[in-house]
Amino acid sequence: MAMAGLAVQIYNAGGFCRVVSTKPMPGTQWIRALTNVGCRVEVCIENKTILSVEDIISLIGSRCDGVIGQLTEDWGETLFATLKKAGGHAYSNMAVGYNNVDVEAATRHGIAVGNTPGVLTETTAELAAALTLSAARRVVEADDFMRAGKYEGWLPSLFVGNLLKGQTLGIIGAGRIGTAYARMMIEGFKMNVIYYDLFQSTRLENFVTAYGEFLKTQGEAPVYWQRATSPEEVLKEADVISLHPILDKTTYHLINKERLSLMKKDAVLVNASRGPVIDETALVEHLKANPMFRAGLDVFEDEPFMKPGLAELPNVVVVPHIASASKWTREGMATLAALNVAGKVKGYPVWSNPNNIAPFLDEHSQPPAACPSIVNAKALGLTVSDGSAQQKL
Ligand SMILES: NC(=O)c1ccc[n+]([C@@H]2O[C@H](COP(=O)([O-])OP(=O)(O)OC[C@H]3O[C@@H](n4cnc5c(N)ncnc54)[C@H](O)[C@@H]3O)[C@@H](O)[C@H]2O)c1
Ligand SMILES: O=C(O)[C@H](O)CO
Repeated sequence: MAMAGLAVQIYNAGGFCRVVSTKPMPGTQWIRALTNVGCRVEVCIENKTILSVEDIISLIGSRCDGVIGQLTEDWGETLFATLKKAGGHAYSNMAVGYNNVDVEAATRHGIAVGNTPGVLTETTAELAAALTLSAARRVVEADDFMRAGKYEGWLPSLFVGNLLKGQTLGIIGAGRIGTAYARMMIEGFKMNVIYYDLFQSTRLENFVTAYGEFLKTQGEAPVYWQRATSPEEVLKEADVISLHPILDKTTYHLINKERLSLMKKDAVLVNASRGPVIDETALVEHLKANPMFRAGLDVFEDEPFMKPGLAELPNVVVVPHIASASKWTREGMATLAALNVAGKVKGYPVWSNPNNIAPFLDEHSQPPAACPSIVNAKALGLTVSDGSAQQKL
């Protein structure tokens, strides 16, 4: 059906309030989360990858209670003013990162901003691990070589890469994903870790200490952790560096020409956070000048584009922002985003622990009567639930 110029699919047409999703999202649990509380759901099915602000204004129309949007959209003053005027009070990104959202503008208009933490932690960490291995062991280069029919037989020096075992892992941004990735690499490859974050990660430190003790009981060399006081310390010491901070003013171009020059010549740099955390032009130059330096990138500074020269370089592995792309995670992200909006529409409190969103994802029981994660809850003075799963939708 065509509404306001853009094609939409409608669920529960007679619902008491109207919620728009700017994209079709995986699974059906998210649609039930909204229709179960009486929402009419309109899903934009227009065949256009990224909707413009004008497109979204037309989707919001003259009456709209809440919107679920995507990280590719520019959620700023214009859209929040439009949503407010249409009677809206809830927006959720279908993503944990919300650097595409002007949260201050939303707060000024009294609109709650939701995100989807937790459900993508392991999936994203696994892709960062895949990029690390691909870059360190030159998997994509070797695959290209095979397919091109260039393989003439085993050679002692064919595609020699880096061994991870016993090397030092560097983490910048040791939050949910950074810690999950570190645990995979430490347990899998017995790497030592040095990390930099604004906050101490006792979870990571305790894990490494306990795992080191376990290794000792097995007669193996223990692993160690170190908390760095600057990103520079991590860059100088680590053999593999993976970036997992949020994108904000403090992390924009955190990896620049000067900091790249501090890294080991044969280091591996992985980014599954946000593209602008790296000055990508500087990275292209660095990769050109240091053929043994390798990178694995899921995100890019000017998505969907790559900086000139990047695509031609053999010492970089590039994938199109797929770190959270597992079926379970994408369906879970959609469900959390829908429950953020459904909960706000119903006037529910905000879940007390966005690091424990599991109760919202069980398809076989009713989710708690709460919004799973609202980033401006405090600024809006929203009530926080006591965390008991007794209250049900
Ligand atoms: N590529 C993908 O598909 C994908 C998937 C999920 C998340 N992400 C990105 O990963 C980010 C992290 O997600 P998360 O769930 O781990 O979030 P999180 O909030 O748990 O972790 C972010 C960490 O970054 C730290 N940090 C903030 N500013 C910093 C700075 N200047 N220097 C060092 N550390 C700093 C924070 O203290 C926090 O520990 C998201 O914001 C998102 O942008 C990308
Ligand atoms: O921030 C996020 O959630 C991701 O980039 C989506 O995969």
